[in-house]
Amino acid sequence: MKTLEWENNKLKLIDQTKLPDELTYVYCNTYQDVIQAIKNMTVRGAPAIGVAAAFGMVLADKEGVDLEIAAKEIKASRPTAINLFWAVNRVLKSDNPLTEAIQMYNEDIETNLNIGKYGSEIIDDGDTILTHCNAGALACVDYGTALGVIRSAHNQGKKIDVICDETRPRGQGARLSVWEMQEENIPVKLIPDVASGYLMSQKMIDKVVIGADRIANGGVINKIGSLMVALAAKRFNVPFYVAAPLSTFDKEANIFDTTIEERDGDEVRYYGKCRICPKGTEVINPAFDIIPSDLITGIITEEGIIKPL
Ligand SMILES: CSC[C@H]1O[C@H](OP(=O)(O)O)[C@H](O)[C@@H]1O
Repeated sequence: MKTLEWENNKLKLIDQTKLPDELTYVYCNTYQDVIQAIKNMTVRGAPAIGVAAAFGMVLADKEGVDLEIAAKEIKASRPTAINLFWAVNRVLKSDNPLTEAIQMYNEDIETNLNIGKYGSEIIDDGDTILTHCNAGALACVDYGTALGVIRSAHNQGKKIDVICDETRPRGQGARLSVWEMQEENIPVKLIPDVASGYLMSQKMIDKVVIGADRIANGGVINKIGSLMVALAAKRFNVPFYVAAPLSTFDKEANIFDTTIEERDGDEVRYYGKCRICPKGTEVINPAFDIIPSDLITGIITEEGIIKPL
């Protein structure tokens, strides 16, 4: 199951807004279709957004759109995950957008398998692993980063239990990570976001492994709520790992200078179609938070496990 595929000169995406109830696909015929799919989170997850954006540039090229203009519009679709900018710039610099996009597609799978290989070395038989949001195959072309580590450990025969928190407000943990684990018969339980600290206080979590959207000097940006998990892990001495490809690193920048995406307040006002607060309630809805380096045990990359920047 690939999260995205280039098929008959179209970009075919799993519609992640419909999971876990329906496995359906969206076909992007234009680069504007790709921009919409990134904005509305039909496709989401830093590596998946990057490769989708690369194929968006391919569609723009086929439409005869000036690639500098297309690049600017695609980069504006979501401001935080660095893979989006890295991928668009790679296509801009290439001689052949389609060849470059296909190369990134294949690289992502290889990268995730290597992240899984190195990451599984820190997973012990019998571990209970907490993960936040979805850094799985659905956040990438396939296999996943944080869930790739879990897949590799499972495939090596290690007996592991996975705990996914729901990851309000978009529910990537409940809707996507639980689905991925169940699809592969990896033992998984779902908890409310607010329960992770308690489970750690009760020694019910052996390690935390999450993904990342941007890594730079000072720390890591990941889905909102990651900081709370990291603080609880520090307090209860639970090893806290980030799994991410080197394309997520921005070595030139300070992590605290990054734009944190603010999303529509209705994502918080509603749970599905049910409004959970008085009409017109004001909302603050940052989509990511920043985990300072001192809370991170190690960063698992395709070249090995490194210390935070
Ligand atoms: C493997 S990167 C996945 C990363 O992206 C997610 O954000 P979103 O679902 O809003 O795209 C989340 O931060 C994951 O850790």
